[in-house]
Amino acid sequence: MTERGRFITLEGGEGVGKSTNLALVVEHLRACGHEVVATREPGGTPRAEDIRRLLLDPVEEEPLDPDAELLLVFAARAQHLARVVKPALARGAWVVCDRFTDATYAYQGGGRGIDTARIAELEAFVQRGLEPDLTLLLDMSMDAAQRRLDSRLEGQGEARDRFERERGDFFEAVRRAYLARAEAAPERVAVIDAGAGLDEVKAELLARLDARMDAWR
Ligand SMILES: Nc1ncnc2c1ncn2[C@@H]1O[C@H](COP(=O)(O)OP(=O)(O)O)[C@@H](O)[C@H]1O
Ligand SMILES: Cc1cn([C@H]2C[C@H](O)[C@@H](COP(=O)(O)OP(=O)(O)O)O2)c(=O)[nH]c1=O
Repeated sequence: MTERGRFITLEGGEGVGKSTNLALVVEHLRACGHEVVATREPGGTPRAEDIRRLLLDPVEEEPLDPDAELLLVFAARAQHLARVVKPALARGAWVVCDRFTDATYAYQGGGRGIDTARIAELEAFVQRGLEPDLTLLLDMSMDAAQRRLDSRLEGQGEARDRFERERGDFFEAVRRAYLARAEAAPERVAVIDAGAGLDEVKAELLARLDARMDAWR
């Protein structure tokens, strides 16, 4: 029987460098000889990407109800797990995902104030025990992350999505919720100081990844 692949997630607030570092993790795992599937949430399949658009589109005439937002996040996740993540893990591929359920605890739990027990119920229903083998949490002060994000958005002439329009206290709550998740599961979540320069962040990320890969051997 093929050995199940590993499931690695990258987490953190807006502008902490997830996309930049995801590429590095993927490259490293491929160099180690693994088949790697790089994906993201919300999204990762055509239909789940449709749901992502519903979540990110700032339609001002009709605010999205927080419960509807939570259910859409998990609807996209169910589709992504069924079509991409589970088949990949079953054939022995490693899956590297830009955000997963820790983001739901952080954004819908911390940011929107939804009771974590309700999130946990949906998590159990949709994931049936599947959780990441390793989560790399990029953590930095929200002010500094906001500055990085501003320069990226300006550079690319991009408009802010529905989450990027939130205020500072929302992002502080997101950060606290992420750190609480890491504290509750230190064996799964590695917290990385994302406020350092890119070379330092990369070195720490790879060191944490290699340490975990050694432990899996
Ligand atoms: N450690 C770092 N130091 C300085 N700038 C960084 C660092 N990591 C990423 N950046 C820059 O910050 C911006 C946001 O990074 P990005 O990877 O798009 O973040 P995210 O995917 O978390 O929103 C990009 O312009 C990127 O080049
Ligand atoms: C996976 C997930 C993402 N989100 C939000 C966080 C992000 O603002 C948004 C899109 O994710 P992403 O594209 O990763 O954000 P960015 O690259 O701008 O940092 O979706 C949730 O609110 N809940 C979730 O469960």
